[in-house]
Amino acid sequence: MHSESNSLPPPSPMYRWLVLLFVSLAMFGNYYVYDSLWPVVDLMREQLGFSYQQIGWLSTAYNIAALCVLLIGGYIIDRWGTKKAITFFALVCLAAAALTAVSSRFEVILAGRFLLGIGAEPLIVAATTVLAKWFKGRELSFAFGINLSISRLGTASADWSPNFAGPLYATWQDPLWLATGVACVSVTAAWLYWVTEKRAEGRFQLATPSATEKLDIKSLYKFSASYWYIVALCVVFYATIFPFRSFAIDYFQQAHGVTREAAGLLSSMLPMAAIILTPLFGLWVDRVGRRSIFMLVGTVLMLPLFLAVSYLPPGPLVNLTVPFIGSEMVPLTLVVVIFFLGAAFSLIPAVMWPSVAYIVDGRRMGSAYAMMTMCQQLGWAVVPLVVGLLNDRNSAGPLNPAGYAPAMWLYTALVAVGVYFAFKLWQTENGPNGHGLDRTRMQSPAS
Ligand SMILES: C[C@H](NC(=O)[C@@H](N)CCCCN)C(=O)O
Repeated sequence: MHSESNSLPPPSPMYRWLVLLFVSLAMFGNYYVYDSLWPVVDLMREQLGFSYQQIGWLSTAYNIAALCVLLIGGYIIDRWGTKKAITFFALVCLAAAALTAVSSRFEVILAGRFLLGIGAEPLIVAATTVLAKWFKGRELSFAFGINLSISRLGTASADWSPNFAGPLYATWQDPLWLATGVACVSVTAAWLYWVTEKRAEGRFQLATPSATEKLDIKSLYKFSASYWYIVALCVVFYATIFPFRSFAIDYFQQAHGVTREAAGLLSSMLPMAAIILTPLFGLWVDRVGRRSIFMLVGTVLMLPLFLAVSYLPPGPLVNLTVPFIGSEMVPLTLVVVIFFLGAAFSLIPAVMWPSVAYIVDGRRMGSAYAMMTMCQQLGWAVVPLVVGLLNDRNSAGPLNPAGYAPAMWLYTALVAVGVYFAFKLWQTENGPNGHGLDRTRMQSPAS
C-alpha cells in the first residue's frame, strides 16, 4: 500500500459510495457463483449419477483451496494492492465458474470448485481491505453491513434462479453457464473499482490499512479465552449453516416433495432475512451491547430447528411469494423453521464478526480475522463430507425421507456445541476476565 500525503482532502462521499457499490457488486457475483451449484444438485444426481458424497466433495474442495490460499492471500493483496488483487481474483472466479460448467466429468467440476476457493476467499479479504481503506473513521460498520447485504443478494439470486431462469434447468449445465455470466458482472465491477480508485489517487487521502489479514502465528498464543470461544462458535455456526444450505434445495425436494422452484424460494428466505436483518441487528447491538447474550440467544434459537424440520408434521400448504421472482405453495412448518433459521443467520454474523474488534488489540486484528476465517474453513470443509456419507449410507431419497434425519441430528449436535461455547463466552465476559462485550456503552473497537 502506498502512503498518501496528509495534505490531501478525505475521499468525497460520491467516490466512497461508488467504491462500495463496485466492490459489493464484485462480491455479489462471487456469492452467486458459489451458491449456483446447490439448485442443480438433484440434476447432477439424476443426469450425471453423482452420489451425495461427491456433492459433499464439491463443497469441500472450495474450503481446501481457501485454506491453502488464505495463508498467502494477504501477502498478494499487500504486494499487488487491492486494485490489481480484486480484479485478478474476480478473473480467477470467472475461470472457475467456466471450468465448473464446461465438462460433465466429476474431476473437472471438482477442479472448478477448487479454483473458485482460490479466487473467492481472497477476493472477500481484499474487499474488506478496500472498505477499511475508504471508510475508516467514517461509516465503516454500515459499509460492511451494506456490502454483506449485497453479497447475500447474490446468494438469494442463485436460489431464485430456478424461478427466473426456469427453462435453463432442463440440464445441470446451463444454470452453471448462467453463473459464468454473472461472474462477468464481478469482473466488470472489479475493473470499475480499479478505474474509480485510480482516479481518486493523488486527489484524496486514503487510509493505509495496517498489515491486516496476514496470519502471524507467533502472536496467536496471546489471544484471550473470549476470542477462542468466538472462534469456536464461528466454526460450529458456519459448519452447520453453510452445509445445510448446500444440501437444502435438494433436501426440500426429496424429503418434503416440493418443486425445485419452491425449494429455491424456501432456501432464499435465509439470505433474504439476512439482507434485511443483518444491518438492523448490527445497529441494535451497537446501541444495547449484550453481545455474548445475543450470540447465546441466536444459537439457542437454532437448536430445535433441524429436528423440527425432520419430525414435525408439514402443516397446511401456504403461499410463499417473493415479489418479481415467483410464488409457490409450501408447507407451513418449513416456512416457520426457515424464518427462525434466517433470524439466527442474521443475528449471529452481525454480532460475532464485529465482536472480535472489541476483544483483540488493533495491531493483531489481521491475524485474529485470518485465524478465525481459517478455522471456519476447517469445520465447513469436513461437515459436507459427513452429511454426504450419512445421506448415502442411509439411502436418503424421496422413497426414504427418514434417511435425511441423521444429517439433521448432526447439525443439531453441532449447534448444541455452539450453545456451549456461547455460554462459556457469556460466562467469561461476565467474570473478572471480561472485555465488556456485554456492556451497553463501550469504548470504540481497538484500533
Ligand atoms: C461474513 C461471512 N463470510 C464468510 O464467512 C466468508 N469467509 C465465506 C462466504 C462464502 C459464501 N459464499 C458470511 O458470509 O457470513
